[in-house]
Amino acid sequence: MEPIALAKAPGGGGRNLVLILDYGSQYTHLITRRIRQLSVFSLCISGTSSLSSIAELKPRVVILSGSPHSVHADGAPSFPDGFVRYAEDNSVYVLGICYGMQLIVQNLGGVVTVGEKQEYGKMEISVEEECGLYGPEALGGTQTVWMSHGDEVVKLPEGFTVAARSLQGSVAAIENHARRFYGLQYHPEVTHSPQGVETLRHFLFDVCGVTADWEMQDVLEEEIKVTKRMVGPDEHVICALSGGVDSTVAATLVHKAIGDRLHCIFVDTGLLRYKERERVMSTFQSDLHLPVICIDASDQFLSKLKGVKDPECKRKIIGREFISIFDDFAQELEKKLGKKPTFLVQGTLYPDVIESCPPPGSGKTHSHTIKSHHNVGGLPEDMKLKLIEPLKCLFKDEVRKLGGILNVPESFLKRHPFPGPGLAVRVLGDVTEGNALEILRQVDEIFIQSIKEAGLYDSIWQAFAVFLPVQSVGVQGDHRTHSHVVVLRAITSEDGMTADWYYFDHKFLVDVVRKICNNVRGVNRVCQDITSKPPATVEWE
Ligand SMILES: Nc1ncnc2c1ncn2[C@@H]1O[C@H](COP(=O)(O)OP(=O)(O)OP(=O)(O)O)[C@@H](O)[C@H]1O
Ligand SMILES: O=c1[nH]c(=O)c2[nH+]cn([C@@H]3O[C@H](COP(=O)(O)O)[C@@H](O)[C@H]3O)c2[nH]1
Ligand SMILES: NC(=O)CC[C@H](N)C(=O)O
Ligand SMILES: [Mg+2]
Repeated sequence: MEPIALAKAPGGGGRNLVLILDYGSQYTHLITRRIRQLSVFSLCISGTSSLSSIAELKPRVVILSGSPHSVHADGAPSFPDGFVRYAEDNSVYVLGICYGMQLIVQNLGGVVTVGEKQEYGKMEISVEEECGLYGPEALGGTQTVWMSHGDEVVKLPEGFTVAARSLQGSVAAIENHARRFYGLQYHPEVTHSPQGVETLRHFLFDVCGVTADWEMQDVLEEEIKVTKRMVGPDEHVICALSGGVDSTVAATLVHKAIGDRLHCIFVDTGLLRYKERERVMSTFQSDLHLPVICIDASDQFLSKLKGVKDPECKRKIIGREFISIFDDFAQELEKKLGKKPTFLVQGTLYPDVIESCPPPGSGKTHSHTIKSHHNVGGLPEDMKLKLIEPLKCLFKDEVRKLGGILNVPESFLKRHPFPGPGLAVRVLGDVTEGNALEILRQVDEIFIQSIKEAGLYDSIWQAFAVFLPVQSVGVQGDHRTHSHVVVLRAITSEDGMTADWYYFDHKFLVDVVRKICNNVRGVNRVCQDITSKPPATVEWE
């Protein structure tokens, strides 16, 4: 992770930054989200970051996350040497969550052992009559929390007191006000801890004295300033526009900063959906008023993909072709402007950054080792264009809010995500075989239009169809058919990192399957994908 680049983030550094040190818990990014929802700027970096990179960010509060590791195991990750001294010398407040609390206890002279019983799931805790970690309304009461641990604290370090216990008697929360160290054995960040957000709110505002000053308007102003500073007064910038939320918001923001020195390019890869090129270009012109050039590169993409079946090979080919088109575009512009563009705008989001930098030994895999997302990590090392990524610190819902402030039309902001490799990751195997792409376009269009007509589009995070390179036997109009199988996939999600499948009612499914089989030649069987992520991913390749 890049603490230095992120320190320049809007609101980054100083009085109100809450810095999360990530030890690999599956919930770490939720802590960041909950704190941002309280209008406080929060960043997450690797739990094993150096002391200097932590200090450079000047956090007011440091939260140590949970972890799949045990503090007893060899090589278990921990904060850097000198961290406790640094925190005390600089009046930094430290909150350990689960593993983070166990780290505090072990490092400050207490004892953590392997518990006789593990505690997983919902538990009741009782809050002490007097303690600082909880607000007045919680004192002396009980609350339901979400536990997920096997180790337990059996002896507190000197100067610490118990702030809450589980009903079985184990330590659920600790504090040492004088030294500004606190710990929660449970996870306040998950919705199964109903008072968790209130506990975080009380801790941040009433205990640590943080103020709620992180607003999207400030992010916008800061990012415009940063972009102006980065791009010299006569330099030109390219932006690859897909018609999706991220690149549209990024382009609108950069256009506000540098005006018509921004040159947008939309690539028809031949892998787009039904009438997508016409629809995207006409909404760009009518609603966005951004200068956009459309390049038809469908032959180039499809000829390179001919005969290629392996999903990773397909993705790599597509990533390479995109960059070669951007390079050609830069050269074309040089002829016209007498100056080569020096920057490329990308709509990279914060989850891309988080997923690209897992803490060592966390067991998390780099997202592009699962699949190579064409815009992250897939960029050539010798790339000449410098990157501008104004959304690098934001989650998708935050980008949608920012787009709202920039008056980006709802039609863009509410669009479901569509991956850069397009239908190539939805036609399994060779995309050029038969008329797979055409069949998929028709099925996808019927599915999406039916979702829109049923008023379900905004409740679904992403929906699409998949073409399988298998044929099954059917009977249509008394004829035997041997035709293709297609799959419908619709998911709910917060940020695409995890997902659940969407439950359609019976009538919707009956209607949509009938429409597909009656209207799309070459399809006689429709399935629905009801797998969550994990274990599946959203796209099929
Ligand atoms: N057809 C395309 N033409 C030009 N650039 C593209 C195209 N498809 C993708 N890109 C580039 O790749 C980046 C990543 O694509 P991605 O799909 O993650 O983001 P998006 O399209 O902006 O938003 P969304 O996730 O909502 O679809 C885009 O921000 C854009 O810069
Ligand atoms: O621009 C993109 N380039 C890609 O290569 C890519 N692969 C997946 N996706 C989108 O990312 C989200 C998560 O998808 P997966 O669970 O399939 O990884 C989903 O929203 C996917 O549509 C991509 N977007
Ligand atoms: N969720 C956690 O942080 C768990 C910490 C540690 N692995 C335990 O089982 O106690
Ligand atoms: Mg997209």
